Amino acid sequence: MARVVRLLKGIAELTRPHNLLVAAVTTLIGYGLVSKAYGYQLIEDTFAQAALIVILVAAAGYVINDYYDIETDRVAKPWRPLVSGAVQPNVARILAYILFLSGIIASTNLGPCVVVFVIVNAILLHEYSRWVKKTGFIGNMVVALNSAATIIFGGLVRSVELEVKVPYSVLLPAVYAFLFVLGREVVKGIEDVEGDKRVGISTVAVKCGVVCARRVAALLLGLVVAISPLPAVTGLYNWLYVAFAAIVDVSIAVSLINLYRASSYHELIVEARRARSLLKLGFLAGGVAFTAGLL
Ligand SMILES: CC(C)=CCC/C(C)=C/CC/C(C)=C/CC/C(C)=C/COC[C@H](O)COP(=O)(O)O
Ligand SMILES: CC(C)=CCC/C(C)=C/CC/C(C)=C/CC/C(C)=C/COP(=O)(O)OP(=O)(O)O
Ligand SMILES: [Mg+2]
Repeated sequence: MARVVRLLKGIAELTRPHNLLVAAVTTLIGYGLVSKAYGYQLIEDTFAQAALIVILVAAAGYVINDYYDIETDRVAKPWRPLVSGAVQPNVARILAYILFLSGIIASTNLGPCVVVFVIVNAILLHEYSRWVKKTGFIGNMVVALNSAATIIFGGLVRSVELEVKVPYSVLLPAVYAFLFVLGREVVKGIEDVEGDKRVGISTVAVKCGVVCARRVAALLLGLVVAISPLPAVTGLYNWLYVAFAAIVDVSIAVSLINLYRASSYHELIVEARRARSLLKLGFLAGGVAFTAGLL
């Protein structure tokens, strides 16, 4: 019984449920934007289907990531379920493919455009973990693209349902998501620099050093803060956007201040670990900003 509980706990941990919640919220960004653009109720039944598809594909992406990362995680993250032995690697791999397939099958009644969109993102996610991640910054951009795709996907599903064109306005939050996730991936590269060096992942931190990576992350995240007021002036978003966008800005500002306060290599790696969690909170606040801001 204890082994079964440990296995189920390990499987749940592999899917990173906290990230899945954020991904569902960001799917609503695009879905809600299309609803509002054409004067419909913000959320209707098809949102649950869109969110389910994103959750299945994202969960598959996280599970297959741990499968391919097992050797690097043995060094940097020994608590991960595959390294600790809670879940066997072949079980994880089969689970990932079941999740990918389930996400694709769940989209088949939404038309060819949606199915192709899901398949492309599923392939991108799988190939990221299999080899693209090793390219470093290109891998970071694939993660950022996949993340921003959740917003476009939500808008696509709602547009197909309403038989309308996807408005260009869904690109606005997608750009913010892309920059924010990309900046955080560079910060993660600082945290993982020792393990990445060992296995030959040429992140910004490995290629040009942790101080240079801090500068690149500051540029990307600083840009998100600089452009964060823009959606409020477009008239599309209300004061709730401003309130939650302020939380995003604070999460980025505090992370960058702490990163720049670090006075040694080791301290910078420790601060990057802290920033990784704080910026994840920023993801959630950002997702809420672009959805509650539509109400
Ligand atoms: C100014 C403002 C309001 C900005 C908001 C920007 C925005 C909408 C951010 C949301 C980002 C997003 C699309 C998140 C959903 C999916 C997700 C959790 C992506 C990141 O996952 C990859 C990451 O490597 C996993 O995190 P971890 O497990 O800690 O490595
Ligand atoms: C749009 C559709 C249909 C699906 C999108 C699928 C989603 C929501 C993807 C978002 C999640 C995402 C971008 C995952 C990227 C791959 C990934 C697991 C990144 C984290 O892995 P590492 O780079 O190894 O870092 P850690 O494992 O240390 O967190
Ligand atoms: Mg990993």
